[in-house]
Amino acid sequence: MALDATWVRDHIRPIADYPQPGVTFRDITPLLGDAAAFGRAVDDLVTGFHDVEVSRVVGIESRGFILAAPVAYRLRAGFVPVRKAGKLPWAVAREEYELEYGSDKLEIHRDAIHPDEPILIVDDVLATGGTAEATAKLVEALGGRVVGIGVMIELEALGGRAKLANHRVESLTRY
Ligand SMILES: O=P(O)(O)OC[C@H]1O[C@H](OP(=O)(O)OP(=O)(O)O)[C@H](O)[C@@H]1O
Ligand SMILES: Nc1ncnc2[nH]cnc12
Repeated sequence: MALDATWVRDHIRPIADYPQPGVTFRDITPLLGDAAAFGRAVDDLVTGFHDVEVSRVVGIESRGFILAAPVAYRLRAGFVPVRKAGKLPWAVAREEYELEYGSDKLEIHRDAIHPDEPILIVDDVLATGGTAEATAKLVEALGGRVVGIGVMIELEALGGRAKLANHRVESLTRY
């Protein structure tokens, strides 16, 4: 965990009590709408994994897609969507997981990853780690090797990193 892109905070809007009381939502839309900041965030995520070979980048629906696709393009890697249950049309593997504000199910196409492929998982926020952990399990269920998990924002108090202790996690900034 070597990245220290604290500049990201200037573009994140904290929203109290959203989507439920007690949660401070970290709104990334100001960053996404700023051409320089969006590009720099993608570049910094790529830099965080400059030393690993990546065959495909897995993005997590929906905010994860926004970052994972340009990271995949920059790495000249493939892009694989992990989606909420019921959205993928082909045969899927499925994982259920807990969120900071609820629970959900994630799915991946069974033929999206080949055995032993090096896979980078990208999302916008790491909170409890449930989403990233479920995604890593899906990748591994298909035989892929998770070489890293890259996020823009890590909410340290929610302990996601501990849940992902067997994985390399890089975050651009931490709250
Ligand atoms: O570490 P965790 O506690 O699992 O939380 C992090 C996840 O929560 C958010 O997704 P959300 O499920 O709200 O979906 P969205 O991207 O469609 O808004 C965020 O984009 C991460 O994927
Ligand atoms: N507090 C939060 N802000 C933005 N996205 C989140 N995903 C999970 N928790 C979140």
